[in-house]
Amino acid sequence: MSAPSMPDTSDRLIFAIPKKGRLYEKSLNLLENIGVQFYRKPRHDIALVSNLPVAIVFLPAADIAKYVAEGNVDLGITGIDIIQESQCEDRVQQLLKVGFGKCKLQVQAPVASGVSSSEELVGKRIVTSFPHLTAKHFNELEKALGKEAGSTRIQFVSGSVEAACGLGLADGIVDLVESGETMKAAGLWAIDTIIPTESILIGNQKTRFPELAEKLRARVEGVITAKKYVLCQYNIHRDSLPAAQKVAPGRQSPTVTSLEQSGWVGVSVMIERNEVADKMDQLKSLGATDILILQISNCRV
Ligand SMILES: Nc1ncnc2c1ncn2[C@@H]1O[C@H](COP(=O)(O)OP(=O)(O)OP(=O)(O)O)[C@@H](O)[C@H]1O
Ligand SMILES: O=P(O)(O)OC[C@H]1O[C@H](OP(=O)(O)OP(=O)(O)O)[C@H](O)[C@@H]1O
Ligand SMILES: [Mg+2]
Repeated sequence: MSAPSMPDTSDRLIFAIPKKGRLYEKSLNLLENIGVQFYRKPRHDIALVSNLPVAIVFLPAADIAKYVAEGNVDLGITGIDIIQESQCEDRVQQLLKVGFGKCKLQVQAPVASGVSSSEELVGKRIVTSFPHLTAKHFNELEKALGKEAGSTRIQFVSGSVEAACGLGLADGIVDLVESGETMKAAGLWAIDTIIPTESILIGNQKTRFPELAEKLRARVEGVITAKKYVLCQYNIHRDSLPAAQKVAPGRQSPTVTSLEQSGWVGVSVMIERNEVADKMDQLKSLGATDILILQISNCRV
């Protein structure tokens, strides 16, 4: 019986997505929406895409920036926090925010300690999964406060960071906060924000497949834009068109077609989903009629 071998990825663009955690399902969903089809065998961390020369690799989110910066991984989805923690900002192409993974990297302290600023933790013990960003933050404070403040001791743990104060390992932590529920449940409060973060599509500057990488980037952009915008159609008297265009200028410009009824035009324009109600009110007050909102399931922009 021959030994199982790694699939041959030599002629394929390699696209890394988080193998677990908060970004896993959302990344899979994004791949499905950009028409990337694959079957992942149980326990396998590489899957060959059936309809494109692409291989999907499943990696810990925290390692993806490194693989894209230094390895032969061509595209990846990870957090801005990871890119900065891995010090890869200048070594990966930051292509596109993908619309999920929004949270903040914050300094937290036990509510009961009364500590309410990062400065009060200088010279104390901090536990984190982000030792580089944490050291940078506290080094700056140490410089500002002078030698007598002492040097801050930073220890790495790989998860459940919020437990560190309660278990006597830390005086404060640096961890991600989204809803704040985890922090609250551990008796902590946020006393400082180091960075806001969200998930991003990153690219390898030395990719062997620049055209395919651009095609996939454009597909991702299309899916994100489709989620962000709706298509608004309305009829309006030509005299009111300039005012209506100011209200809804569109991504590039509206598409205007003549109507049978003299002096009237039909307008088709993309507007941001979260502005729909307001824009409809304004168009109506300018005399627009038959204002319709249509969902965009996908697009190329
Ligand atoms: N609560 C959250 N809300 C939004 N985005 C988050 C949250 N926690 C983490 N992230 C984002 O997801 C990235 C990966 O973190 P995540 O915790 O999902 O991975 P993991 O630690 O490998 O998985 P797990 O925690 O399940 O072991 C983070 O670097 C950050 O960008
Ligand atoms: O503000 P919230 O909405 O509660 O989210 C924040 C929590 O999410 C992440 O933890 P995760 O679920 O990844 O577990 P982990 O700590 O084991 O990584 C993060 O490390 C925080 O603990
Ligand atoms: Mg986690």
